[in-house]
Order: sequence, then structure tokens, then C-alpha cells
Amino acid sequence: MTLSDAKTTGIVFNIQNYSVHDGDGIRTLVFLKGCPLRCKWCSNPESHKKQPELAFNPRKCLTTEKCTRCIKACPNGALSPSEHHMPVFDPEKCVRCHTCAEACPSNALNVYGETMTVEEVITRVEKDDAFYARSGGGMTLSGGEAMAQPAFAAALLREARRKRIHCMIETCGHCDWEALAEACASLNALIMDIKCMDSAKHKAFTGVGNERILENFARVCETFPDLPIMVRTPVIPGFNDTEEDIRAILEFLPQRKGLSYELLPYHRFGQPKYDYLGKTYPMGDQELEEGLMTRLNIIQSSYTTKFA
Ligand SMILES: C[S@@+](CC[C@H](N)C(=O)[O-])C[C@H]1O[C@@H](n2cnc3c(N)ncnc32)[C@H](O)[C@@H]1O
Ligand code: SF4
Ligand code: SF4
Ligand code: SF4
Repeated sequence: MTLSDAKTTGIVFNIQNYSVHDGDGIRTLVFLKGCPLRCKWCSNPESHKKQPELAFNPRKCLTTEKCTRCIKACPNGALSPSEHHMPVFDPEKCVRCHTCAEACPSNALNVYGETMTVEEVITRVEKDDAFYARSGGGMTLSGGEAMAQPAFAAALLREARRKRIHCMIETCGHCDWEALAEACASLNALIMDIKCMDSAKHKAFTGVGNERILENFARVCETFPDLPIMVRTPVIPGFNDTEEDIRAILEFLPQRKGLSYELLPYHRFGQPKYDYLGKTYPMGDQELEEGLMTRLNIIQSSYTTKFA
């Protein structure tokens, strides 16, 4: 490990072992903070801001009848008791010192995101070496948007490759080309979302148009012809849940060796985290129409020549 790579720091909000859904074999997912998009359905709202952020889960709180540790620990009077026996938070007074989370005995107050060095992350990833060897797995950088911390992501990938760990990233593709190209040079395979071909709709539901994403995708295909790429599309009610939306993406994809495609059915697993962060879940209680995924998967399988 070069000294500069080893000591490079970034903000990580989760490291998840034994994942079998995000790349080849058994993998360790490293979730980096920060994302330039705001997809209305995002299952990781705790990833959006670049800096660590405080969250509160009332179900874990012991109540202020039994515990007032956070209130006593706050140096700025930003927490106070309430008639509902839950601490009440005043964001105007909060200086984001996170002392309250350190004082909380039940993890009801929790900070998403911590600064870690490359060395610390790789040490955690290496613990599962034996599983990678048997399954063909390795490390996947996710987020948030892995490319939103380009220097940290590049140093992590270089170091993992030096240790012969299989490397993947999952990206929304809305990032600097130079950062993506540097990452791709260290990858065994890339996972990239193409969410919708209609740029106006893309902007309405994610906050950005799709031009940069489609351009980056084309440049990766051209510059790294041997890099396996898995393109994914989350199928989201009211956004891209029609046959036309999915056909438009399938038509756009080039015929290319090592290209695969996957449709991800919309889920609401991330919804409680919006509450913990004091945010409103933008999708409400919308659901996918029954039988839709079966129909879309049949359409996808008719594009066999593209995914040989
Ligand atoms: C959390 S994202 C992180 C990677 C990157 N930011 C992206 O969007 O591609 C990982 C994957 O989860 C998918 N995803 C996020 N929220 C989802 C939801 N509510 N239902 C289905 N898939 C979802 C994304 O489309 C992406 O393929
Ligand atoms: S983060 Fe610091 S200032 Fe904010 S509520 Fe917690 S202890 Fe108080
Ligand atoms: S310290 Fe934790 S458990 Fe105690 S009142 Fe505060 S949030 Fe609840
Ligand atoms: S790009 Fe990925 S991490 Fe960012 S908001 Fe969308 S789904 Fe969430």
C-alpha cells in the first residue's frame, strides 16, 4: 500500500458483509456518503448528504421517563423533554457535534457516516478473503454515489486490486468522466444504472437529466471494451413502469460482449430511514402493478442478441 493511498480518508456510512445481490459471488459492500441525485424512491436516504448526519429512531428510545442522557449531553440545548416522553430536537440550535449519539445507550440516536482511512476499510474487507476465494466475490463500492468521493474511491480500488481483491462499483453514472475512467481502470466489472431514457422525466424524479449518464456509459463502452458491465434499471411506479420505458432502454443498449441487464423491482425497504432523518418519503404508498415485472422480464429476454 502506498502511504498516501493508505491514509486517504473518506466518509463511509455502512460496510455490509456477505452480500450476494450486488455483483459476482459473496461480496463486501462499502457504502460511501454523498450523492448528486435525489431519486424519489432512493432506498438509502442516509447516503445523500456528503457529511455525517444524525438520525433518531423513536422505537429504540428508552423514553425520557427512564433516560435523559442525550438531553444532558447536548452542549447547546438542542434537545429537550416532551409530553410524549421523547426528546425533541431543535435543528436551529444543533451544531452537529454528535455528542448525543455517543451518550445514547440504546442507539436510538445514531450518526450515519464516519471518516475512515483506506487502510481501515481494506482491513474490514479482507476479513472475508476466504469467502471471496471460494465464490469469486470481492468488494463492491456503492453509496450514495461511489464516484462522489473520487479520490477515496480510486485509492480504495487501487489498494484492493493490489491485494488481488475482485473489485466492482455500482454507480448512477452522473459523475466526472475522469473519475469514472480512473475507477474503471481498477475494476473487474462495473454495475451502472440507466434509469430512464426521457431526460425531462429523469430530471423530475432524480433532480438531474440523463445526458451525462448516457454519455459516460457510451464512453465506458468505448474506452474499456473488455470491462464486463451490468446495466440495471429500478422499475419505479409512475416513473419508468411502462413497456415503452423499458424498451427504450433496451433499444439504447449496444450489442457488446460482457454486457448484461437486470430489472430491479421497486421496494420500500428504505422508507423508515426517511422518518429517522426527519424527512418525508416522496413515493408515499405507491406500488408496482401486479404482473408488471413478469411482463417486463419477458420483453427483456427477447433482446437475447444484446446479452449473449
Ligand atoms: C442505492 S443505489 C447506489 C448506487 C447508485 N447511486 C445508483 O443509483 O445506481 C444501489 C441500487 O439500488 C437501486 N435502488 C435504490 N432504491 C431502490 C428502490 N426503492 N427500489 C428498487 N431499487 C432501488 C438503485 O437503482 C441502484 O441500482
Ligand atoms: S448533535 Fe450535538 S448539538 Fe446537535 S443535538 Fe446532538 S449533542 Fe446537541
Ligand atoms: S439518550 Fe437515547 S434512549 Fe435516552 S432519551 Fe435520548 S434518545 Fe432516548
Ligand atoms: S443515485 Fe442511487 S444513491 Fe443517489 S439518490 Fe438515486 S438511488 Fe439513491
